[in-house]
Amino acid sequence: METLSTTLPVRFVERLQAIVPPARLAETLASFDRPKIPVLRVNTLRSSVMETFTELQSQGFPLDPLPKSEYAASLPPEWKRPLTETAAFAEGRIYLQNPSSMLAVEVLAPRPGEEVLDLCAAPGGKTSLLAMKMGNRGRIAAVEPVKDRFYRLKANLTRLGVTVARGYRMDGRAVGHKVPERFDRVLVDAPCSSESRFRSEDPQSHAHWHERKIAECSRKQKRLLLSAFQALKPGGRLLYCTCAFAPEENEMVVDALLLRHPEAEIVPFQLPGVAQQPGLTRWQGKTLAASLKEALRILPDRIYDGFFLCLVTKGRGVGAKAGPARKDAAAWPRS
Ligand SMILES: C[S@@+](CC[C@H](N)C(=O)[O-])C[C@H]1O[C@@H](n2cnc3c(N)ncnc32)[C@H](O)[C@@H]1O
Repeated sequence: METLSTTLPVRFVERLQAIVPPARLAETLASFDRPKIPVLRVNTLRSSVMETFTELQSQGFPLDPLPKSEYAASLPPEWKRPLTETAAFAEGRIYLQNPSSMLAVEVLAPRPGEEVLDLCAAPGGKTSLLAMKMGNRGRIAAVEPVKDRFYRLKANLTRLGVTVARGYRMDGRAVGHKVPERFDRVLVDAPCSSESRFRSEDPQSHAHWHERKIAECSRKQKRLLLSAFQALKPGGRLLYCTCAFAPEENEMVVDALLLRHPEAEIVPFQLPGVAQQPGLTRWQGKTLAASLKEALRILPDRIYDGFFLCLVTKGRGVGAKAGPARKDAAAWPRS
């Protein structure tokens, strides 16, 4: 095992060594030791990218447009002056967001006029980017069960000028059977062990990490993904993502869906310009679906959080076992 300066749990590091390709291990481990470079995106529901970049630059923020992004920019690594104190932030013209999160929405690629389900929505970073990509046209059902997070989600959506989303305070696991086959696009940004957010200098960030916790997350994630898949229209697109490295929270969750629903198919996609590895097809002696190599793991660096992304579709006419919609489905948005 490599010598580490970090305070990360030894077992966590051992697992990483089994997950990340050897050539990327040092960079991955270093990513826990260094603060992330701050990244903002312009919210085009409130202003143009050029206008807001120019305004912030005139206020002394040395923005560096993010390669391959039409709306994001980074600041120098050690930049201290907070963007949260600017008028652009208060007026919802910018949102601070890690670019891996932005890529999740880009991969799901919602279109104006579609019906979209965001199953784990708070604080709303991805909901608001979904709305931005949709030009505030269509419908987004944004689900979040945790009370204070639900109100934070609502406040963020208001600040960011999102008019296309409606919040539902409920458990995502109960959504699928209420509104089977309703949505064109579904995002499951699942609650997870948040392993890519661990920081070596902040022992609190990983104080509760344990393999038991991973198993707990995995059980919940499998039920959330089943619910999400049930809510997906045949031919629709579902993106499952987490900021965990644990295969139990990623490939194994999708594998459980594929086993249960033969009509679920992984859709290949490409993300040029980010360090990445294909999804794993084997973990701790267990062989997983070969198609999981079409999932993608973003490997962390100074800018990007580690992320797992898997795009799924529901085969048409295969007869998903969705069942009839319940009576209380009427409360859900209709197109
Ligand atoms: C990774 S965070 C989502 C971040 C959000 N998508 C964003 O981009 O701003 C996961 C969220 O899932 C919520 N959550 C936890 N249990 C849930 C459940 N049973 N159903 C739906 N959401 C749940 C958590 O409270 C948390 O807000």
